[in-house]
This record gives sequence, structure tokens and C-alpha cells, in this order.
Amino acid sequence: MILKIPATSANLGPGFDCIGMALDLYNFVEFHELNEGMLEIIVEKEGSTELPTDHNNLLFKAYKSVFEYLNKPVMGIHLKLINNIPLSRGLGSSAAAVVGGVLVANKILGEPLTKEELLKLAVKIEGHPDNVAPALFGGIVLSGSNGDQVFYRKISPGVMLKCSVLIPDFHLSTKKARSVLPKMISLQDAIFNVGRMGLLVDALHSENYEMLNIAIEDKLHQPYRSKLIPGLDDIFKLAKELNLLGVSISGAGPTVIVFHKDGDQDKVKKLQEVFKNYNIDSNLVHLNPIEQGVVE
Ligand SMILES: Nc1ncnc2c1ncn2[C@@H]1O[C@H](COP(=O)(O)OP(=O)(O)OP(=O)(O)O)[C@@H](O)[C@H]1O
Ligand SMILES: N[C@@H](CCO)C(=O)O
Repeated sequence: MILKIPATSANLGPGFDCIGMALDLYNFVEFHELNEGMLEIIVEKEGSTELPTDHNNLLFKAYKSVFEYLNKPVMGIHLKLINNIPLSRGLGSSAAAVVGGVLVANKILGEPLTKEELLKLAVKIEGHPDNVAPALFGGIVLSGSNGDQVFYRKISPGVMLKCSVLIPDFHLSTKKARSVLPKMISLQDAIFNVGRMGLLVDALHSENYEMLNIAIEDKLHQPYRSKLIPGLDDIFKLAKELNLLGVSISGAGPTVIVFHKDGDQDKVKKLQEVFKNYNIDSNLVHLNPIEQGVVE
């Protein structure tokens, strides 16, 4: 059997830990059962030289968590991971691994758990729902958790919503990108983000992107993370000058996601020039938001 799991872009500016969108870039997981206690992991493409191929592999840990949750012995498994989502770049590689792991276990066990139960297990491992929810359900997903419960609502991406990602040539782990965030924020900044989030949800629902460049602004995480992403402030400034629809850090970064109209590709290339001016190579990839989450 084989699973196809999408990349995801979390936060979309103001929705820190609360919103994410599935994109048409995929990891594939080929799997079959082995005798109890056996584990084989083969990694191809992204992460082939660095990802562990033993019990420390995140996808295997997520797989194992389903058996533990159901109080069942862990079944032996062969996993071939064909990864196209780059690691630690802000495109949801860890969420794709976690979703892959819980889904593989559920398949092997004859699907005892619903997608909602798998979401809960995935959130426990990932720590927040914003990437795992769209990786599971597709589309743009608003989410939150309350101890044991995870809430979500899906918005279908509008056909006019086009985006490109600028993937810089360096890793930034979510752990490091979270370590620079303050423990407390001011009421003023909270009000700023609540207002932007309202505008963002309205823009995504109504498919009216006129105010997206305002709606996508954020004061909770991006100002602190900009010191980890050289050139980011200049990219944000230039995106406004070029009248692009909106720009934000993708997930914890360092990838930058740019919303734009069809035919704006040349303007997006100008943003890539900014990274170059900071001696950072980057890969510019056009990706479409997608309706479908993980599929068999
Ligand atoms: N295909 C995979 N198989 C197993 N583990 C993976 C896989 N992809 C990613 N990981 C694990 O996830 C880590 C990267 O997670 P991290 O949260 O730092 O970045 P990200 O998920 O790519 O970005 P973001 O969360 O900002 O979107 C890797 O170092 C590795 O431990
Ligand atoms: N919301 C998360 C996404 C990355 O996992 C963050 O920005 O840290």
C-alpha cells in the first residue's frame, strides 16, 4: 500500500498555531507488514542522508503511538519513505511524517480509528494542530485544541488563490524558531492579531483577496523570527510595493509563502533577488492550495 501526504503551510501570518493550508507537494509512504518486532525503513530523496532509519524515526514513533493508544503489540513494518517535502523549511515535513505514521498504523490494523481520533494522536506528537489538520483533511483548516479535544473547520481554497514559495537554502528547525518567541505578548499586539485573523478568515471564505495584504500581517511570531531569516523584512516591504496579494513566513520558516495573481510570477522573482542580495540561494516553487488531504 502507498500513502500520498501533502505539504502544509501553517500560520498564514496572524494564525499562529491555528491555521494551515495543504499544498500540492507530496511525500509518499510505501508500506507492508513484517513479523512482530521487525522494522525496515528506507528513505529516498529529502532526508535520505540524515533521517534515522531505526526506532527514532518520527514516522515510526507516530506509527507506534497508535498501537500504544489501542494497547496492542506493535506490528513489524516495512516503510519506504519517498520524500519531496524539504526538512525544517516550514512546509510541514514533520506533520507529514506524523500523519503518515498514524495512518499506516491505522491501515495495518484494519482502520479501527476515525480521522478525528488520528488527528488527536497526531496533535499530541506534533504539539499543535495547524499542520497536521490540513495534512489529514486537505484545504485550509482552522484549528484549536482544548486539552484532550481538537476542534477544526475546513475552508475550501478558492480557485483564484495562487501561491509560490521561496525556499531558502538553509534549515531552521521549529524548535529553534519557537525558542526566540516571547512568553508574554502585549494586549495591543494580541488585538492586532485578532483583528487580522478575522480579516484573513473572511478573505479566505469570501475569496475576496483585496485586503489580504493587511489580513496577513502578524505581531505574534514573525517580528521575532525575522532575525533568523536574513532579508525577510526587505521581502515583506518589497511585496507591498509590488502590490502582491500577501506574503508571510510559511510555518516556522525559513520558507516565505507569497500569495499572488496569475501572471505575477515576475514580481515574485524580484523577491527571490532579495534573498540573493543577502547571499542566500533559494528555490522558487509555484504551489497550489489543494482540497484533498492524505490519500491512499
Ligand atoms: N519524512 C520524514 N520521516 C521521518 N521524520 C521526518 C520526516 N520529515 C521530517 N521529519 C522530522 O521532522 C523534523 C523537521 O521538523 P520541523 O518541525 O523542524 O520542520 P518542518 O516540519 O519541516 O517545518 P514546519 O513545522 O515549520 O512546517 C526533521 O528533523 C525530522 O526529525
Ligand atoms: N505554528 C508552528 C508551525 C510550525 O510547526 C510554528 O510556527 O511554530
